[in-house]
Amino acid sequence: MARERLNSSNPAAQEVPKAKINKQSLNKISYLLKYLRPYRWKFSAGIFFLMLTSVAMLLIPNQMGKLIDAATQSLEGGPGSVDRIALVLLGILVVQAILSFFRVYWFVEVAEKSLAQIRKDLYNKLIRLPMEFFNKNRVGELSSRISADLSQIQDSVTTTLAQFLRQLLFLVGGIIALTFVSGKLTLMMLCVLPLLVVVAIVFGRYIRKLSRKAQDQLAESNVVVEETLQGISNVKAFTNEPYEAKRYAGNINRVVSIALKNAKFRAGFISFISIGLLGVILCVVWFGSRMVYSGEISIGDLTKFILYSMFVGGAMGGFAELYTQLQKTVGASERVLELLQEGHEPIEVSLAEAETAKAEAATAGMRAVATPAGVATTGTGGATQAGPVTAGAGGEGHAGPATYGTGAGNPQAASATTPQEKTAGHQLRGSIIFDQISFQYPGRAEVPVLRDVSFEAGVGERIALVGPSGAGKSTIASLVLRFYEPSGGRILFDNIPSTEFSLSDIRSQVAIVPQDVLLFGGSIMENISYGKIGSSRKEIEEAAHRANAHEFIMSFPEGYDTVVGERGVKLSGGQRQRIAIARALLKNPAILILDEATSSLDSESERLVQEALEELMKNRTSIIIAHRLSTIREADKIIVLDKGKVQESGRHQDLMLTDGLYRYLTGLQLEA
Ligand SMILES: Nc1ncnc2c1ncn2[C@@H]1O[C@H](COP(=O)(O)OP(=O)(O)OP(=O)(O)O)[C@@H](O)[C@H]1O
Repeated sequence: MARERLNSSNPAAQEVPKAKINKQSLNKISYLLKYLRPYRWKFSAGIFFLMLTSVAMLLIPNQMGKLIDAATQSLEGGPGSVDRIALVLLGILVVQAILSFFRVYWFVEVAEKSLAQIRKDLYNKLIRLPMEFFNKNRVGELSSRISADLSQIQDSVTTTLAQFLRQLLFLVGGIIALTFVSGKLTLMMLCVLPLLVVVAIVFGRYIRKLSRKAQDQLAESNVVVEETLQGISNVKAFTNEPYEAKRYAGNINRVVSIALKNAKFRAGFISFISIGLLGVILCVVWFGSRMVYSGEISIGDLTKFILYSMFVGGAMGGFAELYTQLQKTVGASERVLELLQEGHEPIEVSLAEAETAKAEAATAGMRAVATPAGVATTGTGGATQAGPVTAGAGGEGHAGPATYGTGAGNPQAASATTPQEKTAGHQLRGSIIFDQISFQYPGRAEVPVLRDVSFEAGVGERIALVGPSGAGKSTIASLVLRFYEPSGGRILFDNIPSTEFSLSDIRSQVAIVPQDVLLFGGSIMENISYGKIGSSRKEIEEAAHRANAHEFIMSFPEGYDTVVGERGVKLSGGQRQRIAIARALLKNPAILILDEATSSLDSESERLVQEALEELMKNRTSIIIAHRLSTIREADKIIVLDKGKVQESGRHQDLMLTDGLYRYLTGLQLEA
């Protein structure tokens, strides 16, 4: 059945899997109904209007029958009664149209607003999920899954539910009306029609399955085209054109054979429909005509009967598709709920909130008091659900399930609040101690990544981490940022165990300049101010100056307002690095993590980046993940890692004196 799309949902990019509808699943999704609560009156009014319009529709065949009877039997009223009935019919149509307008508008309004809130909550949840979640789930898949699931839910609120109720009314009302017209005819029709509808549904499903198979096969053949064209040089170099041509032909032949099988069933289906369903109607008309002939019913009654039969038949046929849609909606809702209930990191739900808190604290002469773990985001009924991270809009007085995800399953969220309250407002000086840290990623618990790693970084020191690929350098950076908690040992900031700080308090004082700088699709100005949301143009320009970025930014016609990323100017690696450095300068962190880019820049660009980095590292503790050992000769301490263990540590000169891994790696790089 072609389903109308009334809302802003995208055509589901992905087929939404079905789920069983049972008490348990319905119980679960009733949670989502909370999102409808603020609009319950409009929604109820919509349902009421839907019922009224359905009843109005059911009245139409009755009036049509009356109209025909009035015309054929020249009732007492003469032509006047015909006009009167026609007027009533017109009245029904007008009322029906007005009610439908409000019904459709309200349903769409309720769906758009409640779905907007689900989207905001889901997004707020997603950005606060622990890193482990993103290791387990592919981001691309996740976002298309969510968009398909939300579209499915939105369609259900606007369309499926309405159709389901309307069909139900048509079925019940239609059968009652049929019985009133003629019990005998109704009985005859009901003996055959349901059977035919069931056969048609089963037939239809089988055909759909075959079409899907043909589509899959076609998609497979497209993969062959894609693969070969992308790797065309390989195909040519191996003179494998005949092989590829044969592979493609095989695929296409399979598509044709499935499509032909499908065509056989489709043709059979169409014959069945014309013989079966139209046959029933024909029989009813024939039998009915005989009843008219014998005076048992009037022509008007027969017309009514045929029209009501169409209502009933249509409703029966539609239920199967509607049921499938409801199953999909249940599945979609379950998945959305699962996400909403995932345990998350105890970070403020909206930046607006966090910023206000910080500003208030700053004016009070102290740093923002960190929200106690697990409390900031939970609230009791939406007080903290200020909407999107960027604005705090929403403002619908949403009473949605702000109580979700109290951090269950997330050890960070469950930790005690008192020590964090004590450290709240602590301005880090920047000393870091790794005390016998061992760690394995939660997703690969059997593989130790760090073993007994201990080192110290004094305030303002430069610590370089070196070692072969996979040694655990980036993992150490992740632990400093508390993306994960160590499985053994302690990390101390300013001699205070890391767990005594809130996540936001640590992360707001640590900056990272990554290898691959990700710029958002906004302006350069916005990209730099990401380091400190709300900073002034002057601050941003100053940071850009210090990061050696001002000059190249001003070389663009639109200067700081130049849009970067896919739809804007494409920046070089060195330019991106300098933007990231400006961002970090603006943040002014106590601790800096520098993941040195592996790909080398040209010497001028390298000089500019290096200068900017020197500026950035001034007066703060820096942890440098070094790939090119020549850049870290001046480091206060070099930690040499191998297979998750500290092999040696010291200054460059000392390490070069011993015949260890560092000297070996340096030698290798010099040779290269
Ligand atoms: N998210 C993850 N889940 C599971 N294992 C991981 C994850 N990230 C890294 N690892 C593993 O942890 C080990 C250390 O990785 P890490 O990225 O810290 O190494 P590295 O020294 O930074 O390497 P490189 O110089 O290549 O970046 C590797 O064996 C890696 O496969």
